[in-house]
Amino acid sequence: MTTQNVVEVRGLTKSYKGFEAVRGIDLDIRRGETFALLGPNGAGKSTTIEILEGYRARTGGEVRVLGVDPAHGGLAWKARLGIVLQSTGEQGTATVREQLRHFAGFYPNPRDVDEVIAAVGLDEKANTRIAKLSGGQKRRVDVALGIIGRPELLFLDEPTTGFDPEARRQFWRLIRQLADEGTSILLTTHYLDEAAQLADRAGIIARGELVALGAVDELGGADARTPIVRWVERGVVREERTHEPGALVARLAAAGEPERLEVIRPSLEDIYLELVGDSADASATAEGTLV
Ligand SMILES: Nc1ncnc2c1ncn2[C@@H]1O[C@H](COP(=O)(O)OP(=O)(O)OP(=O)(O)O)[C@@H](O)[C@H]1O
Repeated sequence: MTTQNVVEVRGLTKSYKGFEAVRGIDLDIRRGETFALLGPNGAGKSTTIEILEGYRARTGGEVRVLGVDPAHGGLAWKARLGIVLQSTGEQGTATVREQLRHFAGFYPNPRDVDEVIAAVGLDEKANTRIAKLSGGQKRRVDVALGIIGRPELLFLDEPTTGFDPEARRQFWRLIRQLADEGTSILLTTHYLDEAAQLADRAGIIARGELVALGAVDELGGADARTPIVRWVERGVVREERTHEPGALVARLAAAGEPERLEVIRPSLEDIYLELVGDSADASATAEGTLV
């Protein structure tokens, strides 16, 4: 374990009664970075993240989180982590402020309760019982509970599911602020724009294997990012991929104004779909099954 890495995973496997949900993942997360773990439903993201959090036992491989094997992480280790599970659905009769005060008491150096309430946009609901909050508001309480202990490493498993668009943007600002303060963050999300906005690096898991790993703006390689020029010629849609879209547009325009001309730069979502599709195809061939 090097001090630059808050997470080190080597050859991680997890089987559920013979079903291999995670099949040999290698992964490092550097101190201070925001890392997004992406992949389709059932790919193995939550399984991996829950093993890192110490909530799930692994079948094989080596794991270190903040230098500790999560299978043997004690209370002092847990206090250095912030955890937002996929669904906690905070209930209870406590108010938002009471619940946060209660949890703040578990940590040696917690954040200020009212600052956290403001940061997740719940000022007006601070004295409301959690059971009376909307789904998205309860999710904000989950996030608040995850950061109240001033964690070194924050796990966010699909944190913004159920957030309205404005709340999502407010959450992004909060995560950037935490990252600026030096918090290392491991995020899973199905919103590719969220990963593109927040993460420094990302890994894509498909069928329990890491199929891509790299800086968010380099994932999939340069070819996957080649711009597409699309236009309509005599009623037929034409498209060409080129690293010099300007030159192509100029050539087309020389012959008259092209109809419905657009230059498209593949988004992280386009690249993700290509990578996940490729891996599903490869796996279908290997297993002789259709997906
Ligand atoms: N407790 C369990 N017992 C048996 N199988 C499980 C268990 N938990 C997860 N699995 C299976 O392991 C695979 C990976 O599940 P996991 O929850 O890690 O996926 P995920 O990538 O987090 O998916 P999602 O995006 O839907 O949250 C799935 O096929 C799931 O059915």
